[in-house]
Amino acid sequence: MRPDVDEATPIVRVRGLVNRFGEQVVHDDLDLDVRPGEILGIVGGSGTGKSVLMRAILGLRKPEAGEIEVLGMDALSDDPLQRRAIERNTGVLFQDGALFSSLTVGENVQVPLKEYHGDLPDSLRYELALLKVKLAGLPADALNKLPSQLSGGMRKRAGLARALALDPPLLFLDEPTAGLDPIGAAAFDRLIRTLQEALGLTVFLITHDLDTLYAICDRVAVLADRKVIVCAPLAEVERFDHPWVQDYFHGPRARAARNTRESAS
Ligand SMILES: Nc1ncnc2c1ncn2[C@@H]1O[C@H](COP(=O)(O)OP(=O)(O)OP(=O)(O)O)[C@@H](O)[C@H]1O
Repeated sequence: MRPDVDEATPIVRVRGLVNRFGEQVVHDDLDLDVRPGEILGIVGGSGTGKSVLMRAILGLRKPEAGEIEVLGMDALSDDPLQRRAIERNTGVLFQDGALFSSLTVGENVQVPLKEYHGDLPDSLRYELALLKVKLAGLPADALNKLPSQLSGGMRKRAGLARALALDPPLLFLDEPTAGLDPIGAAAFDRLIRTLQEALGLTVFLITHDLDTLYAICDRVAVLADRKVIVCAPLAEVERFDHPWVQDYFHGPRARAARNTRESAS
């Protein structure tokens, strides 16, 4: 059962987050809200802690301090039922797809279905896996292929199909277009937007890809100086007075991404 979340409640709420590795402080008193139904882009220089933030929200890393709520539940709770409820309601696409290499795409997509719906007949699980594979824009015959038999873009789509296996309301994507050619990346962006609209998803999207930010993000959170320094629609973020923001959003690549968006609209 999905937990109740009203429109006013953030889907993810992070307060006072501290993450440290030995002497290195990655996050210090970081706050962030992810709102229902938005695609929130997370950007920041290399090593600013985007992946560590995602791992903390997913409960894969215990922060040194702070509060994290996901879908109204305490993400830092040790209660296994709470952990399972969060896991059941979140889909994750890791940077490398994180597929099991010895399983076919169909078997990979069925892994979460087996874990959470072990009582389903095999034929229904197969049908569900097929549906998700098609939803992710893969041909039906991809179902029986091993990840090594797919292109990088197809592997991302297979990872997405698995992330969507349980119809989660919340999707985490870690650099989904990294390593894709520009046409493949634009197609993947469109797929994310289409799925987000059709399924009413909330999306937490880590990216370095300016085209992705301009094409599909409703708001953008910038990580710098161990915090989220600004979290707002792009037009507002572009005006934010911080050296990294100014370099990133006013360089030639940003201009090109803006022009692409303007010519598309
Ligand atoms: N398990 C770990 N042990 C020690 N240090 C770590 C660990 N995981 C991450 N770090 C450090 O935390 C910092 C933030 O890492 P993180 O991977 O979140 O950065 P990022 O913003 O996602 O970077 P990139 O854009 O390059 O992927 C880095 O300096 C990294 O070396």
